Amino acid sequence: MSDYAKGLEGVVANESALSKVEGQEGRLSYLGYSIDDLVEHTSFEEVTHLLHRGKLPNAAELEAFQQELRNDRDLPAGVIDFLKSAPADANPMDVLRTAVSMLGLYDKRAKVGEPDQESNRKVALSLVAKTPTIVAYYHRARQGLDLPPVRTDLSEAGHFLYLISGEEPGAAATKTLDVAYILHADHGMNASTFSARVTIATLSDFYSAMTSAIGTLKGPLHGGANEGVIKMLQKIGSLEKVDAFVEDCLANKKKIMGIGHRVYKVLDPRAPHLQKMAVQLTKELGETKWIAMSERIAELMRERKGLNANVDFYSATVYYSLGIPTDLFTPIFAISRMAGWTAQVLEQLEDSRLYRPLTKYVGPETLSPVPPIEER
Ligand SMILES: CC(=O)SCCNC(=O)CCNC(=O)[C@H](O)C(C)(C)COP(=O)(O)OP(=O)(O)OC[C@H]1O[C@@H](n2cnc3c(N)ncnc32)[C@H](O)[C@@H]1OP(=O)(O)O
Ligand SMILES: O=C([O-])CC(=O)C(=O)O
Repeated sequence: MSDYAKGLEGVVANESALSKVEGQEGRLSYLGYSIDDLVEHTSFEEVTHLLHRGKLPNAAELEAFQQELRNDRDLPAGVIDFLKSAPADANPMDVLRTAVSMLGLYDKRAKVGEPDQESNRKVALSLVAKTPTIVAYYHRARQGLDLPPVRTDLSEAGHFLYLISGEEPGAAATKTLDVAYILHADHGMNASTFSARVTIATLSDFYSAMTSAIGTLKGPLHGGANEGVIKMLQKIGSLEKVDAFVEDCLANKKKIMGIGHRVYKVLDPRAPHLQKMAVQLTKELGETKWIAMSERIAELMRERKGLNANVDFYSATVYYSLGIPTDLFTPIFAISRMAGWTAQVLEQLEDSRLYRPLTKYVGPETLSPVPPIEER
């Protein structure tokens, strides 16, 4: 036991009205609405409105909000040139991080110093609108495909699926992605949101904050775990090999991707929604082995370590079943979390204070004279 909060575990660093993460109960709500209710009765656009404007929209507000988002999907020519010239074997999260940073170069509203919240609100929405275009355009460009003009007649989820495939998606696939977007939209002071808040609290600009967040989400202990899950399932290969794989990981202290959580001590409340969709989709695909393997891993981890599945565990199988390439799983997480990051940054700026925790110094206590270079 250390005498400080390693990894800031348990430290409360700010106030937020956006999402309530109840770790012992396994509950998650956004501004007083349970995610269980939101996935049943709202769209990602409604949830984004909720996070950005503090209320669920009525029909007229939703129409105006959706239109605003849809009209802001285009990218500056300089960013498109970058997406076309980026290496075809780049990590799409690196491309996304760089492109979002580049967006700041082309946006005169990107200012450091005293915040202009009215302008920031527009920047926030623009980031939600443009992030899917970046991911999809890069995915097409790296395959040598054309970049179709953005459309304004499709929902956020539907438009992303349209851009990556070039075909209008079915209603079921659009609904599945929409639900995944809602479930990933916000999550308290997770590592990437923390990064975004730390960056903006120096009164840096919005694009810098989002660049920090994307770089943080990429890691396999955070958003990158969804890609790790499918790679792990493919590596294991079959249900019969799961037990030996898990035993080996436990014996060698290797992490099982998609399992465990800093805050949830019971099942992550997003997991059952994703699990249900994964079961259905893999059945339709005739590839039920992925879900059977996942269930066995989850069972063993519960029994052996008392650890449960997190949001990344089943989202991987959902995206795989939608035919989405593995290296776009984390960028899809970023697309939906952009709603939460931007809302959190707007909220931070309402009553901001610099984040500056302390370090417990463990270096030499006595000072040594600096020796001349030839004597070191
Ligand atoms: C969207 C999200 O970010 S959700 C999280 C996504 N990340 C993952 O799925 C990666 C796998 N999981 C993990 O690495 C961790 O559970 C984290 C990073 C999510 C949480 O980490 P922490 O709260 O720091 O817990 P920590 O890593 O200290 O683990 C505590 C104990 O549980 C074990 N443990 C935690 N997660 C796992 C896991 N996935 N597989 C095996 N053992 C695990 C640790 O080895 C440790 O065991 P010990 O006490 O016997 O040494
Ligand atoms: O809250 C966390 O630490 C990680 C997480 O589940 C998320 O960001 O969705």
